[in-house]
Amino acid sequence: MTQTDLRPTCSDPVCAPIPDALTVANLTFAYPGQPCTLQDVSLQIADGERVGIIGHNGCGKTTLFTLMCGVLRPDAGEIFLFGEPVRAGHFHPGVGLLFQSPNDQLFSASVWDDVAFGPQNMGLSPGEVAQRVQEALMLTGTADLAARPPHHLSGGQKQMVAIAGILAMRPRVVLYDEPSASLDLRTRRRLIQFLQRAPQTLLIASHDLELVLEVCDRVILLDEGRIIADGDPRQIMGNQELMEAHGLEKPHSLMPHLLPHHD
Ligand SMILES: Nc1ncnc2c1ncn2[C@@H]1O[C@H](COP(=O)(O)OP(=O)(O)OP(=O)(O)O)[C@@H](O)[C@H]1O
Repeated sequence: MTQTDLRPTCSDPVCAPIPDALTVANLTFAYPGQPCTLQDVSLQIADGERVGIIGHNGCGKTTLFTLMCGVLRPDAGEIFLFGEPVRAGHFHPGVGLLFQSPNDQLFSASVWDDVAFGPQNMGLSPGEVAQRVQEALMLTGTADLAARPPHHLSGGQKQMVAIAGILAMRPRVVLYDEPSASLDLRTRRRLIQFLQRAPQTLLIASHDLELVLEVCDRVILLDEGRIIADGDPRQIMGNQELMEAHGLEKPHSLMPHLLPHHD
C-alpha cells in the first residue's frame, strides 16, 4: 500500500504566505509647498503586533496615519492592508483611525448615532448596525451614554465613544493618534487596560511614552521624515543618547534607580 502524502503543496492555501497587517513601501509625502514630511519610509507590521510610533511634535506621526488609512495620497510609494492596496480617497473599514481630538470624530445628535455612522456607511442592515453599536458600546463601557449628545460628554467619555465608533466597523488594524492626551489618571489607566486587551493590530502614536511601554511590543522612532529606530521599546526608549538626539526624553520608569535590582 502506498502512503498518501498529506504534506501541503505550494498551491494549497495553508502554504500561502500570511500577508502582513500593514506594509508601507518607500512612502514619500509632502504637503503642498512644504519640504517632505515623510521620505522613503518602509515598514511591515505583522498581524496582532502592537506598535508605538514616537517622535517629537511635527515629525509626521499623524501624517503617516492619515496616509495609512487612505485619507491622504502618497507622492510616492505604496501601502497595503493585509496584502490589499490602500487607495487614497476610498473607504477602508479594515483600518480605523482614532483622531487626535475626539471632537473631530463626533458630530451626531446622539452617541448611538455616532457609533452607528461607520456601520451604516458600510451598507449593513439596520439589525446588523444595531448589533455592532451595542457590541462597541459594551466593549468601551459607554452603553449608558447611548442617548446622550456627544458634545455634552467629558473628554474621557468622548474618547471612549470615539473608540466605540471605530470598533463598530470591526477593523483588524486600529491607528490610535495620541489616545491618552487630556485624560485624567483614572481614565488613562482604563484606556491602557483596554488597549492591553484589544485583539486588533495596534499602532499608537503618542508622547505618553509610559503608555507605549505598557501596551506596545515594538516601537518605531521617527525624525526628519525617516525611521530612525525600530525595535524593542525598552531598548529604544531606554537609550538616553538616542532619545535626546531626537528631541525626546527617556521615560522615567526606565531610569536606572527605578529598575528592578538583580544581584
Ligand atoms: N494639513 C496640513 N497642511 C500643511 N502642513 C501640515 C498639515 N498637517 C500637518 N502639517 C505639517 O506636517 C508636519 C508633520 O505634522 P504631523 O501632524 O504629521 O506631525 P506629528 O508627529 O503628528 O505631530 P504632533 O506630535 O505634534 O501631533 C508638521 O510640520 C506640520 O506642520
